[in-house]
This record gives sequence, C-alpha cells and structure tokens, in this order.
Amino acid sequence: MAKSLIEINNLVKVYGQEVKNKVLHSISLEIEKGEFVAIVGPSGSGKSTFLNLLGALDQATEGEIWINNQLISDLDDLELAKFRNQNLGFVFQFHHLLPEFTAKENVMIPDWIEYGAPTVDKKERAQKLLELVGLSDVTDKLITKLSGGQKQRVALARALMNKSPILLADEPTGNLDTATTEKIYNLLRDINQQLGTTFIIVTHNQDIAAKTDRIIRLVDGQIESDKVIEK
Ligand SMILES: Nc1ncnc2c1ncn2[C@@H]1O[C@H](COP(=O)(O)OP(=O)(O)OP(=O)(O)O)[C@@H](O)[C@H]1O
Repeated sequence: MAKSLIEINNLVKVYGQEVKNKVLHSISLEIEKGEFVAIVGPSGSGKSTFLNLLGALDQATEGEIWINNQLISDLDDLELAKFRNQNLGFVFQFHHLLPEFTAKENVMIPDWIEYGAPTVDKKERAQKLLELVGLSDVTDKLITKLSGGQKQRVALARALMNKSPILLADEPTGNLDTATTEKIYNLLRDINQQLGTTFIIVTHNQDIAAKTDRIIRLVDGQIESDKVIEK
C-alpha cells in the first residue's frame, strides 16, 4: 500500500530488444495530492518517457508505480483504460484531437465514451471550459480550422473535462506566445488551487518551472535534483 497519491519505486525503462537503451535508471519519488510539479532536464533525458509511464501509456521495464493506492501494473488493459479515465488527465504536445469534430465535441468526447451521450450539464461544462481557455468564439469550429495554439487550448479544456485528480502535461505551452503561456499557466494554477488537482508538467520553459512548487530535474534518466521552490 502506498502512502502518497503517487509513489514510484525503482522505475527502469529500457527501449530496444537487441540493442538496449536504458532511458530511465531506477527512479524513485513520491508526489502528494495537490502538488504542482515541473519535470525539467535536457533533451533526451527521459522526461516524456517518464510521463508516459506515469500515465500508464507505456510499460515500465522494472519498478513500481502506485497511483491512488493502485499498483498500475496489476491492471489489465480494460481496467487500465477505466483507471486512466477516472484518475488521469493528459495534455500532450501532439494533442490527439479528432479532426472531423468541433472544438466542443472534442472536449466532450472522452466523457461521451465513458458515460454516453452528453447531458445538458456536460455540454454547459464543456462550453465553460472553452470560455475559460479563451476559445468561446471557436467552440463550434472544426479542429482543422484552428491554429496550433487554439488546438493546444482545446486539449487543455478536454483534459479538464472529467475533473481528474491528476493532470499530466507534456509541454502544455510548447509553441504558444508568452502572453498565452502566462494565461494558461495561471489557469492551471487556479485549477490546482480550487480543485486540489495534482499537476505534473514537463517543460523546457524556465519561467513556468520557476512558478511551480517543486522542480524535479532529470539528467541521463536519473533524478539530478528535486527541489521545493521557496515562495
Ligand atoms: N519509443 C521509443 N523507442 C526507442 N527509444 C525511445 C523511444 N522514446 C524515446 N526514446 C529514447 O529515449 C530517450 C529519452 O527520450 P524522451 O523523449 O523521454 O526524452 P525527453 O527528455 O522527453 O526529451 P525532449 O526534451 O527532447 O522531449 C531518448 O534517447 C530517445 O531517443
């Protein structure tokens, strides 16, 4: 049984069968409910790999990941899909939005799949989230008609739709301008403070990292430092 919301013990990831590439070397750490954490480090240090394992999108070679007292390697595919839906929200660089649907439909789709056709309440929530991320004027536009930054904000609204206790973000403001980056960051912070959502954000943006509560720095697949930010 784990004590923290997230507990990671001796996590190892090796890619490749014949030529083995050890990308994560025995990572152990704990993250408590409500923490706002940045994962930083040079390109290739294993940040995305780590986030993918944490999100149960890929399997660890060795080690344990406990989330909400559940050892995730114990779950079969079906259980894992359900677990992900209930516990984890994702905002990734490649948004995985569905091009043939509108912004609003994309925000509602995960919930739709899980719980069936959206109720009036759900539709209103999707609308509110899109307003929150500054997209009230494009809610009914097809994804293909939106800019990169707008798509990123749709992905964020979608991740917030099911009120997941944990939100994993890989460069959520990666190709956005400074003003939009600041706005999205403030939004994540508000959600963190209001709902107690735990955020784990991979970022190259030092300004964003400096505004989190804790910075975990990976170098060559190992934790080089793990610092709480003094406010
Ligand atoms: N699916 C994969 N198959 C094989 N090797 C991979 C795979 N994904 C990542 N790697 C390798 O693992 C290492 C770590 O990659 P990862 O994407 O986790 O780093 P990162 O810190 O997120 O980098 P960046 O900041 O550039 O996004 C790299 O050497 C990469 O080439």
